[in-house]
Amino acid sequence: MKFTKMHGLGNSYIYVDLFKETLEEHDLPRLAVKVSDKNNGIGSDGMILIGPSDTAEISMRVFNNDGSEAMNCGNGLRCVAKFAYENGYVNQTVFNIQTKGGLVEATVHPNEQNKVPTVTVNMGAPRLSRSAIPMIGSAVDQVVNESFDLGEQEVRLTAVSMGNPHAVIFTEDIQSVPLMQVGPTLEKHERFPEWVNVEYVQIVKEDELHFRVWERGTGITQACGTGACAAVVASILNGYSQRDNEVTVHLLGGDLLITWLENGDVLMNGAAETICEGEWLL
Ligand SMILES: N[C@@H](CCC[C@H](N)C(=O)O)C(=O)O
Repeated sequence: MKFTKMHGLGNSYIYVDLFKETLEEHDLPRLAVKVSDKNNGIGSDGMILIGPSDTAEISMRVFNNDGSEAMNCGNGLRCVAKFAYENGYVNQTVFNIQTKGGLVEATVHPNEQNKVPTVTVNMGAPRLSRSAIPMIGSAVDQVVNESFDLGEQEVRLTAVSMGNPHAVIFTEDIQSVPLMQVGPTLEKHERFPEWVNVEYVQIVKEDELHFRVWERGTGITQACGTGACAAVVASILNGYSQRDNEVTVHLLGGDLLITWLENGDVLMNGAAETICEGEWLL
């Protein structure tokens, strides 16, 4: 199986081109686990399949490195857009990508003045109702700065779905957050029936945030595109940032530029890079 390893700010996936490769559906979770293994495989945060689509120019499916399938992946979308553009699967710079979570519009900004090319993705509108996350709890519909009892400690979280679920916790000091403890506990907490991605966010100023993530199905990663979008939406819901203003999110692997537009859509701009190509012995 030929593969391309790509990353968005260090959030790396093994990309398989289904225009050329044929894989068995029942094998996909197991294959994602195997290729992602850093000791016995290629090493990545998961596997992404790029293929044809009935409703868009191209489609993508995302598997976390535990084999679970995700509805969406922001960093993956930018890499898929770059791959589709550079491999001639699209002949324009603006096109649609079909994901399990719906259609998104991607705009490729080809290499200008030897800079790393970037991609802008319109991630659509966040879903904010408790049932859309989904999260079990009180009758209050939106989960904004809500107290959450974790047994030994209490956290306050804001829940946002960007097609996939996110729990955002604000902190005064991003360097000292207990991500290794709170991440896995919240991820699989019984009040999140589909599990949840967990983000800590520190506000620097209204248009600048620091961000750390524990990804559902993967653990700590260098970056999470949907998580950065959820962080900015949560920041606006909590009154720290403003609609229509571009916010720079500093992730471990680099920066993303996120805007929650007045029309409801969330725009994400950032880099997409190819690491290597190779052949996996099935
Ligand atoms: N890294 C991604 C998100 C990947 C899926 C996530 N772990 C989930 O299960 O929802 C991103 O860049 O958005």
